[in-house]
Amino acid sequence: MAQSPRYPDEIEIQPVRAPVDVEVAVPGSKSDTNRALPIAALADGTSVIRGALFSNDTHYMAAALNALGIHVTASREDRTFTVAGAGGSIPARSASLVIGNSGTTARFLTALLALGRGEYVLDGVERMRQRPIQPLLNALQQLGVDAVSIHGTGCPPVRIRANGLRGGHTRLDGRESSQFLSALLMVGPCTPDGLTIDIEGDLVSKPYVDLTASTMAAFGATLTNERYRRFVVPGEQRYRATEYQVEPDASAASYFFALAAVTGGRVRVPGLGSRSLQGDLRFVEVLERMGCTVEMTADATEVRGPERLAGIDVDMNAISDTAQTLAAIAPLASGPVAIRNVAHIRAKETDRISAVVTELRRLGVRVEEMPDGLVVYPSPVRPGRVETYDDHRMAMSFAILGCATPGIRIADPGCVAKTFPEFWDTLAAATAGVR
Ligand SMILES: O=C(O)C1=C[C@@H](OP(=O)(O)O)[C@@H](O)[C@H](O)C1
Ligand SMILES: C=C(OP(=O)(O)O)C(=O)O
Repeated sequence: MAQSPRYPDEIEIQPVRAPVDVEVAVPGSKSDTNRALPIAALADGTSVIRGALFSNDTHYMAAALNALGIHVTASREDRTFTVAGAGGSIPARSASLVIGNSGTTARFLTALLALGRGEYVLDGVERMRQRPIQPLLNALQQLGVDAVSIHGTGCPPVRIRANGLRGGHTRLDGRESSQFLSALLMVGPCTPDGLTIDIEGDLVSKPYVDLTASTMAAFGATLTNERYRRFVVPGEQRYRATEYQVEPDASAASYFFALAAVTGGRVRVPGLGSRSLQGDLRFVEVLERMGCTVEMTADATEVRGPERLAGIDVDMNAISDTAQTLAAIAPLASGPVAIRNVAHIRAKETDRISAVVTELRRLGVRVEEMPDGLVVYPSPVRPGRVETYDDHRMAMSFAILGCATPGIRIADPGCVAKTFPEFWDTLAAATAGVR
């Protein structure tokens, strides 16, 4: 799907003249929407998914399910998807699925297709052809599925010749992505024998697995998690159709919490609070350690920025989609900001460590690159154009830096359409009174 044509080649960010003091509504969670859709597709009966994200990533998921013969209807104005579940089977006997650069769609559907009977191909954009999927294919092969990387690259395109999935025991390498595990967990209830999955290596991005278990539970399926080393999903469970409410997206909220942090202002995000299972909400704890004041109720979170942010040394393995949010505002801190244990973000929309380092250096910032992270030193930030590498999080993160320092221009602003098509309007509204 093309990015929004109404965006120019670049956007210049106007710095704010005073601290922001706003409530910001962010769109539905990508992770929640892209779990609820395939689970609803496997349920008995018709589910309604409310508060859903409408963006490129969820479009690819919904369109692919439709191509598989599962009826998904979308009402963008109501932010609702209605899904006629196929009761654990895949109606289509063949399909060629287009998944853009949506990691969740690629990984979740690869496992889901193993439940089918027929031959399926799944392919994405150039960058998706560089993003790993072999650990998931290996795990499926151990379960007897003919699932291969067509060009032998360990990446899409993927071909699955499926003849139903009995279940059983498999091993999965957890070091590159948690999405492989989430993908297997979601199909487990629909197998006759269930799944026992032993994790090899340290599992990254663990909170996303808890989110998977919670969405599965909302549709009536259970699993056990043995210290993130072994997962057991009983077979012959039926997902029950349900009315499912998607939470606001915690990763999207991180940009506005960072806006409060860099302007010394206040941002409140409703709908996201201590009840949330989204790991990225813990980004506010990082900001708290840097001097922000955080107030969290059961369903709202408020961040107040300090006079000046302090430096920090932080392991962001569990919340790595917010690593760029932190890296982009890091030059404004009074001490070094070290972000560690995020080697896996080199395999996302772009090599995110390398991209952040390159773009911060372009703005005159002193940065050290490490194999698994970076250290940003307090630096004056000079005006310049920030390249975004077709990575929505590059654009959104550096836009927040641009709210605090003059002359930041963001290349290809339309790339935000992957998860937050309304980002620029939301940012304009949040800063309207103080430009
Ligand atoms: O399961 C999910 O919804 C996601 C898991 C994370 O990926 P990894 O597990 O590959 O780190 C995250 O970066 C991605 O945006 C969404
Ligand atoms: C890594 C991301 O997405 P995905 O892996 O789902 O493509 C992201 O949204 O930052």
